[in-house]
Amino acid sequence: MGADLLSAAPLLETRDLAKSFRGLRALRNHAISVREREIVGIIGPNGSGKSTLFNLVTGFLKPTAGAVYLRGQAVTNLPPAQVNRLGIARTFQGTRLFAQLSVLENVLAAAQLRHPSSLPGVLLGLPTARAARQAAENTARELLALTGLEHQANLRAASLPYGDGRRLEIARAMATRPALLMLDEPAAGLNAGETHALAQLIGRLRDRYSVAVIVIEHDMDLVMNLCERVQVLAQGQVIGEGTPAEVQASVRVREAYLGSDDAA
Ligand SMILES: Nc1ncnc2c1ncn2[C@@H]1O[C@H](COP(=O)(O)OP(=O)(O)OP(=O)(O)O)[C@@H](O)[C@H]1O
Repeated sequence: MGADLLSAAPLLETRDLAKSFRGLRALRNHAISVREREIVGIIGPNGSGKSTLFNLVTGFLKPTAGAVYLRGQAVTNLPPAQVNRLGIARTFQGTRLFAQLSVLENVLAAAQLRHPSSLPGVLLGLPTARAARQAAENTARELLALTGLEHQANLRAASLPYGDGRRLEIARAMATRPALLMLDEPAAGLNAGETHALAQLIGRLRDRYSVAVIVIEHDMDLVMNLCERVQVLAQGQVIGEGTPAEVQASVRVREAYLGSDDAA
């Protein structure tokens, strides 16, 4: 019975989640339920609480109230590394790569979190350590191929063009083999062609790894083409949720967001 209840639980759920910064209510009464393999968009004007929501779910911020559940298990207040180990990976608005490491090493470092090998094992050349290292490298190389970065594997991350760096961030997040990938404005700074390719990449990752994706995005074409469901925030509150078509048709959403300059 307990196991049935757990397996019926959504992949991610927030309940009554809230965060205030010295009296400023950045997020309140937040609730969302995301299924396995679902691609969900979070949209809203600047300052509406989108990044705060990501920081709360991934452990970078502690909520003022409310709870976050992953497959029915409370992950509220856990540190980011533990949330990641339990299956949630994220990217940030700006790139946060290891600039001096190679492209492959960036992804490998993340993959090794998933396939850890003890230092004594590595130093002694134990077979288990070699197997873990090999598994991590296989994961890393597969992700570089999927993200179209295999030919840049040995370049320093710092030398990558901007768009490639953004894809490397995604490869690195995926290397921890999450059940949920959270992308914070992945199309920011990309041109139309790169944005189109990004949407295809996110779809491929979902198909290949059965990962669910939550994406914060201002690029409406990306949101409308990619997302199966969209939640709209304004001033820290959910003001709409539905299919992209439903959200686009909502008068309340249009007034709060789509008609504003932010949607341009
Ligand atoms: N660490 C912080 N300390 C104080 N205030 C903060 C902090 N982080 C966010 N805020 C405030 O909380 C509100 C929500 O910010 P948040 O970054 O979540 O919005 P957003 O929807 O992600 O905006 P954007 O689209 O500009 O990234 C804003 O008023 C912001 O100034």
